[in-house]
Amino acid sequence: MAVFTAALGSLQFGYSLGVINAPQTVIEKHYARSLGAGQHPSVVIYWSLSVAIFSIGGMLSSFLVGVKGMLMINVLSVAAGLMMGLCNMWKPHIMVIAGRALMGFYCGLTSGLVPMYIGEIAPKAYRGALGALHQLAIVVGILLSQVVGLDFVLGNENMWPLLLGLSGAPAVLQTFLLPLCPESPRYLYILLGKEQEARRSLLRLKGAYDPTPDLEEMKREKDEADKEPRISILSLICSSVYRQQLFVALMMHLSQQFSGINAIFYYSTAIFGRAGVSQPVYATIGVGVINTVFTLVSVALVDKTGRRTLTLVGLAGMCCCAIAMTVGLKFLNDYSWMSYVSMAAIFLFVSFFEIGPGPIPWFIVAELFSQGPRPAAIALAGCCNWTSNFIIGMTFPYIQAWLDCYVFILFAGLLLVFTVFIYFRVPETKGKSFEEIAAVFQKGRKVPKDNTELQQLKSSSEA
Ligand SMILES: OC[C@H]1O[C@](O)(CO)[C@@H](O)[C@@H]1O
Repeated sequence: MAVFTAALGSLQFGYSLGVINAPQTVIEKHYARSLGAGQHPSVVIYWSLSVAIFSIGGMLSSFLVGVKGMLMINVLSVAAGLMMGLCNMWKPHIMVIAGRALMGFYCGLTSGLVPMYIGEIAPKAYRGALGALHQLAIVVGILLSQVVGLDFVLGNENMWPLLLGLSGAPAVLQTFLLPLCPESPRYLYILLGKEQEARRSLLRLKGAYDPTPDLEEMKREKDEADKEPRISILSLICSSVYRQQLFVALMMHLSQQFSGINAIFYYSTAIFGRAGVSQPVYATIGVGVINTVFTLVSVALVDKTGRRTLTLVGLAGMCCCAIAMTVGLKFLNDYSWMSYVSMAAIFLFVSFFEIGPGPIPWFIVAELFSQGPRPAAIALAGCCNWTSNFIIGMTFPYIQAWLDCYVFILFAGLLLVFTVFIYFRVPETKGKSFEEIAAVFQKGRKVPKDNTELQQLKSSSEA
C-alpha cells in the first residue's frame, strides 16, 4: 500500500506529460476566442508556453528534492489542478500556464521523492520490481490521459478544463492514504537516529519478523553516514569520492532522454501520419498500451535478469529500431509496405525502452548512493532528466526539418554510445545491499588514508 500510495505521485507525472497532446486544437481555439480576434500569433506563443512550462517547473524543483516530503507537496498539485479546472473563471491562457508550471514543479519533486521512498522501504530482493512501479505509474498516467483525451470523452470544447484539472485528483487520494503509510526506516534511523521508530516502521512494513539484521545493516550505514552527513548538491559535484557513481547516474538519465523516446511520444501522431497510417490517434494509443505492457515485463524481470542486462538489451534494441525506422521512412514512397516497417519499428522501439532504459534510471540512482549523498544525487539526476527532456521537446521539430528522414540516425548513434558506456562502466546492483554497491565503486579508487576529503565534505555541508 505504501508503494501504491507513493506511486500516485508518479501517475500525475505521466498524466501531465500526456494530457496536453490530444486537445491542442480545441484549446488553441479557446485561447483565440478569449484573447479576441486578430491576436492569433500570441495564441501560438501561449500554447507553446502551456506545453513547455511544465518541464521548466520540473527542472527548477528537482533541485529541491528532500526539502519537503510527499505529503506537504500535494498542496501544489491540488492548487495546480484547480487552476486548470477552473481556468474559465479568469483568463484561461494565464490560468493554464500557471497551473502547468505549478504541476511541473510538483512533478519535479515527485520524480525524486517517489523512487527515493520506494528504494528505502523495499526489501532487497524486490527493490527493482518495486522501483520500476514508479515508471509503471508514469506510463499508466500517460495512457489514461490519451484515452480520456479522446474528443468524445473529455478532449472537446466543453470538457477540456476538466481534462487538465483532473491531473491533480490523485493528490487528494494520496493525502488521505499517506498518513497511513510507514515512514522510511532508513530515514528514521540513519538520518534522525530514531532506532525504536525505525524498528516499528520495519515491523509495519514486513509483518512479524526479526528486524535485527536489517537494523544492524542500517547501523553500519549510519556509522558510515556519521562520517558523511547529508551532502549538498555543490559538494557532491565537486567531490571526487562520488564522481564515478555520479557520472553513471547522470549517464543513465541522459541515455533515457537522448534515446529519443519523447520524440516518439510528443510527435507520434505526426510520425504515424507521415508513415501513412490513416487513424494516427489510435496508433498513438496503441503505443501507450505497448508502453504499459512492456513496463510490466520489466517489473517482472528486473530482479531476476538484473538492471545492467535489461538496460543493455533495451538500448541496443532501440538502436536497431532507430535504424529500421530510418529505412522505413526513406523508402516509404518506393514501397508501400515500408509504412509497416516504420510502424513495427516504433512499437518495438517503445517496447525496448520500457524493459530497461525507461524504469531503471529512476531507481538505480537511489541504489548507487548511500543515505548521505542520496538526496543530492537524486536531485542532480532528476534535473538532468527534466532538462534533457525539455531540450528534446524544444529542438526535435527543428532537427527533423533539418535531417528529414534521417532524423532517427542521430538517435541510433547516441544509443550506440550509451550502450558501450553502460557495458564498460555500469556494475550490476541487483540483490546487493547499499553497502556492497558502495564497495564496488570504492574498489580501484585510491582512498586517502586520513579521509581528508570526506572531512571537508562534512564541514562544507554542516556550514
Ligand atoms: O514512457 C515514456 C515516458 O517515460 C519518461 O522517460 C519518464 O521515465 C518520460 O520522459 C517519457 O515520456
